[in-house]
Amino acid sequence: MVCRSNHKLAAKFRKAAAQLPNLVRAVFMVWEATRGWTLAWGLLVVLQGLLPVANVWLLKVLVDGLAAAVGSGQPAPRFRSLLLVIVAMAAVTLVADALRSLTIWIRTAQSGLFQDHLKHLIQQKSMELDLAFYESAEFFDRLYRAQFEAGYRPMILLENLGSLAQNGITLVAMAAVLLQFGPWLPLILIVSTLPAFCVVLRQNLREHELWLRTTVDERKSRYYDWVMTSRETAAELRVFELGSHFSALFRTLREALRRDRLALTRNRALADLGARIVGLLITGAAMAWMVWRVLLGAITLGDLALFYQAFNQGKQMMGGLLENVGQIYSNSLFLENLFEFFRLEPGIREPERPVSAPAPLREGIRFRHVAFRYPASEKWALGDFSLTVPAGKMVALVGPNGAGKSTVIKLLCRLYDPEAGQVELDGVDLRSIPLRELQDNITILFQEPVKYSAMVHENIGYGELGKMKDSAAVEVAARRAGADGFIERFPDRYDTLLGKWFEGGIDLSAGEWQRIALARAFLRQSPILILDEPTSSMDSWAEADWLGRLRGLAQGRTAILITHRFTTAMRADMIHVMENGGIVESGTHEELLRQGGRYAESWRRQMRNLDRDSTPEP
Ligand SMILES: Nc1ncnc2c1ncn2[C@@H]1O[C@H](COP(=O)(O)OP(=O)(O)OP(=O)(O)O)[C@@H](O)[C@H]1O
Repeated sequence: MVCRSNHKLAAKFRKAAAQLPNLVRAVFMVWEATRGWTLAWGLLVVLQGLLPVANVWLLKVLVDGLAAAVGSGQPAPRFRSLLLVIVAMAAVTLVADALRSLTIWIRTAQSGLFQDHLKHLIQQKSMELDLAFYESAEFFDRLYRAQFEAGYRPMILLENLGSLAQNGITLVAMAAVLLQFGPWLPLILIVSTLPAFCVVLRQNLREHELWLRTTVDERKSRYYDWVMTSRETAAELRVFELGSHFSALFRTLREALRRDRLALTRNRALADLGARIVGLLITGAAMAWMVWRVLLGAITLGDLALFYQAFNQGKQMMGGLLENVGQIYSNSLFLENLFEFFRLEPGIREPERPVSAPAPLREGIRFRHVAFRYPASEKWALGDFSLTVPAGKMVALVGPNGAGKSTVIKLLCRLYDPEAGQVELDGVDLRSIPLRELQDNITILFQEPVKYSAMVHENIGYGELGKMKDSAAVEVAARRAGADGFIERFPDRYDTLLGKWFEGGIDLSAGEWQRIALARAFLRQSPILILDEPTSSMDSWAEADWLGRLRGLAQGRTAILITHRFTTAMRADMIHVMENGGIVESGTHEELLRQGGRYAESWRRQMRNLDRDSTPEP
């Protein structure tokens, strides 16, 4: 039994020791970001560690002086020197208070600086990681842990280290004071606090285990909270009466989380109490022994006061010290999750021997026998896929939902790399071109473009940051995208705030947002243009207007157009029909109609629907 508990304790200590590298790394991180503040704070820690000893020593001088004065029979002449000791004690207390206030100020500055630095690091890492990470719930669990829990831990850790150093300094000084009454007193001090230490270690480990176990549920409850309170879901939630359903899910989850946490806190309180009782018994015994020695005349009353203060404070320090060690341990466990996040490496790698992107494109874009599956998916999104987009031409990809059209452009932008085959620009594999250079060559209008809560000119300017302040270029882009009409009607025209995130923002219809995104695409002058369902949110009038602009946008560029509308696709130089991750038909609009295959069949169906829609109701 003893052997087993020893074994367990040794395992706990081994696990604690394994956290040391995290500790060093965290301290280094804080140091790197806040050198001056950390130095000032370190100095204060040392000073504050020494001050309590000065006060204990002054108390002994006071009590001994008092005893001597009373014993001499002429206490009055000694009053001045005793008064001096009292003034010194007050001064030490005052300095301690001033240092405490100074520490709060320094800590606030240091912690603010570090928090922002850490946020920056987490954001940089998130943006550096490729899209594949954003496909996995595990990544979001890690991100959540890094953002919401582990993120503030390095500062707490430093705080713990500071307290550890401060308590350590005081403790060593107090132990030195106690040594004069016998070498075993400092030893008793240590032994009396050991049970509390074990409690702290065990509880911190359990707390971390609980945290890891409940991250998924915590995230789930945040999600339910978001569903119940966000703008995106507000309308549907009301119409379908989903509020009470999500509210019940949320409450059930929170109740389980609360129950787990409460059980942990109850266990900790009980274990704490046990450890305190043991400590108290040991202290009581030591005190009784010292009182016995005063009665025997072996030590003075001042010695007893000194012992009482030193032992009590020493015990407090020791308790604090061990608590600090426990907290440091706990925080290093949490930090493991932060560093685990920082260790993530993007799967899309920069080329070892970079080759410049061909400019201008002479041959075009080529997919050669490409095969691709999304991360954690068994199904091939593209299988042995080959496609040529000749330079300066516009190629349309059409096909049913899930055929693989958007996947083609994700591979072209190198948001993912294929599992087999290659994608080339003028025969150069995309993987050989520096990522930034490749993406600078591409303008893309996504199926669901981002609606930035920013001003109109910023929303358009995000297409080419360098041109954001060039109002003439922004306005030309808006005009070419057909967005100028509604922008001109806004009171602040191009300085109008869009979106509902911030006060005064104006929301747009889906079609208007799409035109803003289109203007963004017009602003960016890149040789490759990709349009993924550019007219999906437009009515047939707007589409007809926009199609007139399409040629202008694609002029002199190599373009890929993805669309479900054949009236849009027919403008392309070549149309490829995709199905199940491959191309099943190719040709111009007329050629495909003549072939009488899937394209011709779908074209006829779309035309029939258009006729029906435009025939007035009887
Ligand atoms: N992020 C993803 N993770 C796993 N599978 C995906 C992911 N995105 C797409 N797929 C799958 O890959 C296949 C191709 O999808 P893709 O989005 O390329 O189709 P699409 O032709 O663009 O469809 P749509 O016309 O509906 O936009 C589909 O079977 C789809 O379910």
